[in-house]
Amino acid sequence: MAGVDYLADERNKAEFDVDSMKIVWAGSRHTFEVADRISKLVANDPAFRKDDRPMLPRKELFKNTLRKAAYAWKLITELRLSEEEASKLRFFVDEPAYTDLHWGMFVPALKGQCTDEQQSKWLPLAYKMQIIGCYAQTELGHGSNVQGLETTATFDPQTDEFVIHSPTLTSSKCYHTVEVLCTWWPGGLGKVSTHAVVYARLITDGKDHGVHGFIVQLRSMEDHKPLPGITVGDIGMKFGNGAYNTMDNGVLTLDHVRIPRDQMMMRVSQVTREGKYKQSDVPRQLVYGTMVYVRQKIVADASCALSKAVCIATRYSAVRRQFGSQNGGPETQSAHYRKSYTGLIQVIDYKTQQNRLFPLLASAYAFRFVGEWLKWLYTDVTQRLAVNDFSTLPEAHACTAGLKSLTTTATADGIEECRKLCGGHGYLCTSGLPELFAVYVPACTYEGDNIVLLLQVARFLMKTVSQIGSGKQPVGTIAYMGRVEHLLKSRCSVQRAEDWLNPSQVLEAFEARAARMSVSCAQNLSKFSNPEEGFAELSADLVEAAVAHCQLIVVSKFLDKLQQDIPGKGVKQLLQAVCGIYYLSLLHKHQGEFLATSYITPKQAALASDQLRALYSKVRPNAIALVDSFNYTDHFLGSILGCYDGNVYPKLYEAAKKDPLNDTVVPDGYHEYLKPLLKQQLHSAKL
Ligand SMILES: CCCCCCCCCCCCCCCCCCCCCCC/C=C/C(=O)SCCNC(=O)CCNC(=O)[C@H](O)C(C)(C)COP(=O)(O)OP(=O)(O)OC[C@H]1O[C@@H](n2cnc3c(N)ncnc32)[C@H](O)[C@@H]1OP(=O)(O)O
Ligand SMILES: Cc1cc2nc3c(=O)[nH]c(=O)nc-3n(C[C@H](O)[C@H](O)[C@H](O)COP(=O)(O)OP(=O)(O)OC[C@H]3O[C@@H](n4cnc5c(N)ncnc54)[C@H](O)[C@@H]3O)c2cc1C
Repeated sequence: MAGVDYLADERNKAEFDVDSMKIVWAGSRHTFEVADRISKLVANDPAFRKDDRPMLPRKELFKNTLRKAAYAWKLITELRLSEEEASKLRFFVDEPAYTDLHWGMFVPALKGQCTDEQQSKWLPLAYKMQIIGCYAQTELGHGSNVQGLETTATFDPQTDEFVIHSPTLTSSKCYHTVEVLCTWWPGGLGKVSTHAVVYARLITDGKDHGVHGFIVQLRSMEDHKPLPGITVGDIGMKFGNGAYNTMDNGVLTLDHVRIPRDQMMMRVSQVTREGKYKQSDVPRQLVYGTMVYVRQKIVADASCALSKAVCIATRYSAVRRQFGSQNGGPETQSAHYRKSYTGLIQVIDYKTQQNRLFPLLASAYAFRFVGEWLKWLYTDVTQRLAVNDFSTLPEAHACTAGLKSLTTTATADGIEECRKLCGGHGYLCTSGLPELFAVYVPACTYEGDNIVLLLQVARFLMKTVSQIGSGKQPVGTIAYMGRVEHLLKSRCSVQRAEDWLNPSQVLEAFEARAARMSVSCAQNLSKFSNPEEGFAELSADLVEAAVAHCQLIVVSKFLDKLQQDIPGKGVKQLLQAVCGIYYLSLLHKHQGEFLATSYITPKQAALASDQLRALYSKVRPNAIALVDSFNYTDHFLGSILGCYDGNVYPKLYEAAKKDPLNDTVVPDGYHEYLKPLLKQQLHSAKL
């Protein structure tokens, strides 16, 4: 049966040009070509095999990751891959490793927070991987509350050094009941990193200046042993088999570790030889700059993880058949399936399946486009910062924090929904979905807990509302607040289901809902004499207002994308339908908020649902082509259920045969534990 494409009929139904859609998904023809080439390079190289991951014991799993990373680095240098190609290589290798933290956080922290002089010393070493770094911020007792970190960096003017120290119960600064308040979680710290960017409270002359970043060498460059005063190790197994256990998340205690003064990262503030603390003209918040960078990356990554799950669930939903008549099937079925599954219904044709699957497919596209936009926003703010224009930093922080929260929550939930959409087989490791979920779900926590980040967005929104009428015109993603009077009064004008396809109508609906929710929170807040108390009391409502604002951003960026010239037969039309599914499914899910704020009527909500169903029918024949447009190799998908040719069942059978438990017909342990048991039963039965 080799070579048969069981999804060929599905592919033939497509009403748009898949090759053009692949370019839209990739972002440009160039990006598509790079991704296509590198994905094949990885897929065809047995060194990057990953199907054994869920079965490997931790030590072997980790060593394997070290091997892959070293091999990847060899390829990168030998093939002289560009930065873009190297990061695609990392993406398609699809395995979390210490290199993520080195390139994704350590290097960006050096770039963003070091002076030019410091960069010229550290960056060349980091670029050549002659040192390997991690980002050591979170402590056992403090993650979200960065200002609460307790590790100290005390300047010693005698030696021109900082003394870095993790507090213990004996420390007067320790407010906790655990014995050691160490650094806890940093990826790459446990077993690999030679250096870390450590965040600690800066103390000069007895004065606490708050949290600052320091470059600390952890391990000897000779034998990799921890340096004096440093205790370091792995924090232990994490959720899932394989999954994030390829990463050595670490624990670190620093016992009066001395570093030279020039290893404080001094772009934002400096300590002079005399021990004087000085602040540059740049805002203090730049100390948090690395997090803004990574949050932006995480948003781009969400569409990748969600699209992977959706590709698996969509292909499998077209392969899987349940119920239906036994007397003849639709003409569109392939010869193979006509023979073996005559008349059975593909589960993708169940409206309930479409109602769960298609909004996720639409979200994958929506997150792709908002990720592209966020990258642009990040580049823009970086260019402004370089010329000391800090005006857009608060918006960049709110957008990266809010969209990180929105997209990772939806993606983690979406992956789990895809597992359920695949029925029982989705629970098998060979479906790829359990590992994908286990690797992905901590994204809801790392780089800022998703609720904590939404509260940051809410603060930004409340600040914006409080400034309405002050003459300060809101701009960018918050510009709609400048039309708040209109948005509070206006009413939806939809009369027929098709009116919900009108972009300006849709935009106004999402703007009105977001503005009304924010204004309502602000009004309730104003009833409290203590604003912080009010903020805490109303935080659940504030989080909902923040979500409404973030959903508006995603919808508006998708609509903006559709304003562009999009070449390729039928591509734009399909994307319009996909976009419609995205916003109408949100409208349906959050109907209560749209109705409660009185922008829409129950009749208009019902018309939105009618239009949503019509769009499901439009997308259904294109579903397989829409997931083919992601251009994922079978290696990258790592899923039998999602394989390109749809030949699921023989592959499942073959994979089961290869499970180590099936190495022997009679299991190990039979003689020790089963035979005596069975014998005993036989004996007692005889009695
Ligand atoms: C085997 C394969 C091998 C392949 C090999 C190939 C090799 C080469 C390949 C190269 C490819 C590279 C690939 C790179 C991949 C990159 C991927 C990245 C990987 C990501 C992994 C992530 C791991 C996780 C890391 C972490 O989790 S790090 C720790 C993160 N911690 C947090 O996020 C903590 C959350 N808390 C906070 O952010 C803050 O404390 C807070 C926002 C909650 C603060 O709240 P608070 O109100 O207390 O604030 P402050 O008083 O401190 O400040 C108030 C004002 O400051 C503003 N503010 C806050 N934050 C920011 C900010 N970030 N920016 C700007 N402004 C900010 C507030 O808004 C306040 O402003 P106001 O005063 O005007 O109101
Ligand atoms: C896989 C993984 C990798 C990581 N890698 C790194 C790394 O490389 N470097 C690093 O420094 N750190 C790393 N971290 C740590 C990570 O950044 C923190 O775990 C994260 O910031 C959340 O902080 P926390 O653990 O203190 O959660 P907590 O803040 O303790 O959250 C617990 C609960 O309290 C709630 N909560 C907390 N504060 C508030 C509030 N103000 N209002 C309302 N609710 C609140 C949260 O919503 C959550 O439900 C990693 C974590 C994980 C899971």
